[in-house]
Amino acid sequence: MAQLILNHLSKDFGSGKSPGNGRPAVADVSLTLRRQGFLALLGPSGCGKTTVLRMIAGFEQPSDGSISYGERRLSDAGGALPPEKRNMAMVFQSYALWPHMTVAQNVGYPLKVRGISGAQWQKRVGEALSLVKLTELAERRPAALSGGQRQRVALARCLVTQPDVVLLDEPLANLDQHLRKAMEETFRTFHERSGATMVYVTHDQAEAMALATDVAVMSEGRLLQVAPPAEIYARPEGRVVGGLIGRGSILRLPLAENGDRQLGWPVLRASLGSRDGVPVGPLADVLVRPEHVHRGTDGVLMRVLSSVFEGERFALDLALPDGQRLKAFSSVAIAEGQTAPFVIAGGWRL
Ligand SMILES: Nc1ncnc2c1ncn2[C@@H]1O[C@H](COP(=O)(O)OP(=O)(O)OP(=O)(O)O)[C@@H](O)[C@H]1O
Repeated sequence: MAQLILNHLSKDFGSGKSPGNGRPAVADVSLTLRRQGFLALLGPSGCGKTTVLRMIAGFEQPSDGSISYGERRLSDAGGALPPEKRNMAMVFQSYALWPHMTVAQNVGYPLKVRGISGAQWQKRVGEALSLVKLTELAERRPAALSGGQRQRVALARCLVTQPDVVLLDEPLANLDQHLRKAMEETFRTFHERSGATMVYVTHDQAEAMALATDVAVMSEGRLLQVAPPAEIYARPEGRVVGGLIGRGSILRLPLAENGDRQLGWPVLRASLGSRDGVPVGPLADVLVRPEHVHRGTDGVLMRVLSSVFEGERFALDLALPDGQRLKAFSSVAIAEGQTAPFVIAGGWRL
């Protein structure tokens, strides 16, 4: 299994059509996806995710840079291997199933196109259907399936050709929240069993974190950071990534320049205290996760602006003495309007 490599990849649709300020849709994106990795491409609408995916698939040609799979050059500004020669499969949010064909015929269609029939066809369609747990529904037509089942047919159809790379463009966008959770499990199994490298476009960060081996965050055509989920959660780079990944609050705190990025309570307490008087350093952005904020006698007094019961815990919105807002969790109810001492056990300088 080879690695998928994007090397200084850019796409400019031309000045007339480009998004704001004539900037390219994708600008200088470089990354190497580990073998059999599962990359989630995450970012706000219009940041260039789908354009990257379409360039990998071969539907768009880069304006600059290149895409390789192992030793094979797939695209560069000089030319591109056509999509059907890349051994990749793409799954869309619209599923794109043939309505007049049964589930088995839909799944087996790519094999038919490749001239595979008979026992070999039966075997491979059977295996693909079994993987997505659709064996029982093999003879149904798409109209008689639920949204989740249709998406599983689309997955089985892309699996049947044993692609090296599977590209997924918001495949769960049309499903309700409950079904999305169930489908995440299907995607995980699909990834493990198929051995394919997967690239998954989404703007749901929780979905990206739950599924991927690596998360890439894009903004305005640029790649801001790529890292495994736990790493990007603990050590995001900059305000955009810090604000997009997980829940948290970004505080502006006076801190000495060039200090540690991982901040403990003594440093945080000193910088919170210093806001009453003269700041000890320039203001820095500090990300605080709600699970790191808790009640403590040596804490700083904060006011509970709201307390919302979420089932397993309460989500608090706190006000710091200078008015900045901070999210926290609490296992017990705390009355709104109450003032109590809270400790910030850890923060991350963005
Ligand atoms: N064929 C095209 N011609 C001109 N501009 C395009 C074309 N395709 C995309 N764009 C522009 O490029 C930018 C990036 O689009 P893209 O679809 O890649 O974003 P995205 O991150 O996938 O967004 P979304 O999450 O909304 O699907 C957008 O501003 C879009 O308008």
